[in-house]
Amino acid sequence: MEKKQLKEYIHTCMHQLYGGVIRRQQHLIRCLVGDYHSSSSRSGPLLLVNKCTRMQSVMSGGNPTLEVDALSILRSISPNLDATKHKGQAGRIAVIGGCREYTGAPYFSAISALKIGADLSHVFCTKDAAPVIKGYSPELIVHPLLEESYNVRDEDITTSLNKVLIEVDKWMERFDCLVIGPGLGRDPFLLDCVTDIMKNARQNNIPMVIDGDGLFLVTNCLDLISGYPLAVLTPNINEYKRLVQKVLNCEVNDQDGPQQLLSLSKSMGGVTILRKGQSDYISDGKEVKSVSIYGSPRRCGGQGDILSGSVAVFFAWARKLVGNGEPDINPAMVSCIAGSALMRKAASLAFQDKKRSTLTTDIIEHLGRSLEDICPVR
Ligand SMILES: NC(=O)C1=CN([C@@H]2O[C@H](COP(=O)(O)OP(=O)(O)OC[C@H]3O[C@@H](n4cnc5c(N)ncnc54)[C@H](OP(=O)(O)O)[C@@H]3O)[C@@H](O)[C@H]2O)[C@@H](O)CC1
Ligand SMILES: Nc1ncnc2c1ncn2[C@@H]1O[C@H](COP(=O)(O)OP(=O)(O)OP(=O)(O)O)[C@@H](O)[C@H]1O
Ligand SMILES: [Mg+2]
Repeated sequence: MEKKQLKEYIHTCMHQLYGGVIRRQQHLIRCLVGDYHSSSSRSGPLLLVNKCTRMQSVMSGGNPTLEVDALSILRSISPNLDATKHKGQAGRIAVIGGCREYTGAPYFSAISALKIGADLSHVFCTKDAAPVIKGYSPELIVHPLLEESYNVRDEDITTSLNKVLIEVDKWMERFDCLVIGPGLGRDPFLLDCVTDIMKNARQNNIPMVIDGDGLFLVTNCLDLISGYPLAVLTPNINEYKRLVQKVLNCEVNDQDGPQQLLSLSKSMGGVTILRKGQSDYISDGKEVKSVSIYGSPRRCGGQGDILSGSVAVFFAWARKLVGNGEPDINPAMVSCIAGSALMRKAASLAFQDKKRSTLTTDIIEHLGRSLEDICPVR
């Protein structure tokens, strides 16, 4: 049996054998916390799932000592669907991004949030990008509120900035999580607007997933997120390199990658960082975990955008668990682990179907089935 088939086979068996038991465990989060800190508190089925995940991790080249039981975590934070809930309770997400050049990235991020189970997904983008993004999908709520410098006269800069902020402010408190940066671009006026939006979000304790050009912004203005526990950064290889150079004043050290990631997160006051790559590494400055399951060899652009939208939804869900009396988990860590696992599973399924022609839209189409395989709706 080939490696990939074996992985799928083990996964299917474990799911069939224990999926129902795990879903019924009301105390799964306590097991999850035990999994972070010790192995002695694992329950029977969870232990077996852990073994399975570790086996997958070893096969996919991850670090088995850091590998976390991502599938159990994903199951533990996914809410039940029932008739008592109303629109909004499964998450209201907003993506701040989309400009003249980039309309795909904010769309990928926002639509992924919906496909996973968020109830509402908004996009705040420039006036030029809005009709294009609306044209991709009637599901998204698109606000053409942002401006780029070429559209703003010098003498109007302050009034235009204030106008943008007043408009965005009206919506801010409604969101469970923001995704800052997919397809944002690097226009100075636009980045000034987003700087103020982020300050406002922080004052209102709104979680933020920062990706793409949002990372360009915060790397040049670390105070925006430093010490904010509700910030998640999702750097790719280039974005990570820039962060390490700026914050740690050195080059990326792959010999001791997890330790360097831990230092980076600690130096930024405990923001959670998801370093994307062959294995994804996640740290909140206290611990480092890895997710290496599934994955695909296809590297088409846009996969990081799916991830940012996914992490935002899981952040909203995990935060609700904390609100319901599970204070021991860090929702930022948990959401990164869940987002990484789901993205990698969807990418592997899409690749099975489409091989070299796999596109980001194909991966998005597999998000629902991936979540259903891991965590079926009751
Ligand atoms: N379909 C879509 O719409 C997609 C859109 N996407 C969106 O693209 C944006 C950039 O993200 P990315 O991942 O290409 O950035 P990354 O790997 O750091 O840079 C690669 C190289 O490019 C350069 N560079 C980048 N931006 C630059 C700029 N404005 N002006 C000048 N140089 C710039 C960069 O240079 P450097 O920063 O090193 O100076 C590096 O050498 C971001 O908004 C993302 O969300 C993606 O999500 C994919 C799908
Ligand atoms: N070599 C790899 N093997 C397997 N999975 C990978 C590999 N590199 C990245 N990934 C996965 O792809 C996802 C996106 O990571 P990537 O580094 O491509 O982000 P990105 O460059 O920001 O993407 P985008 O094109 O959306 O900006 C991550 O979830 C990561 O797990
Ligand atoms: Mg990216």
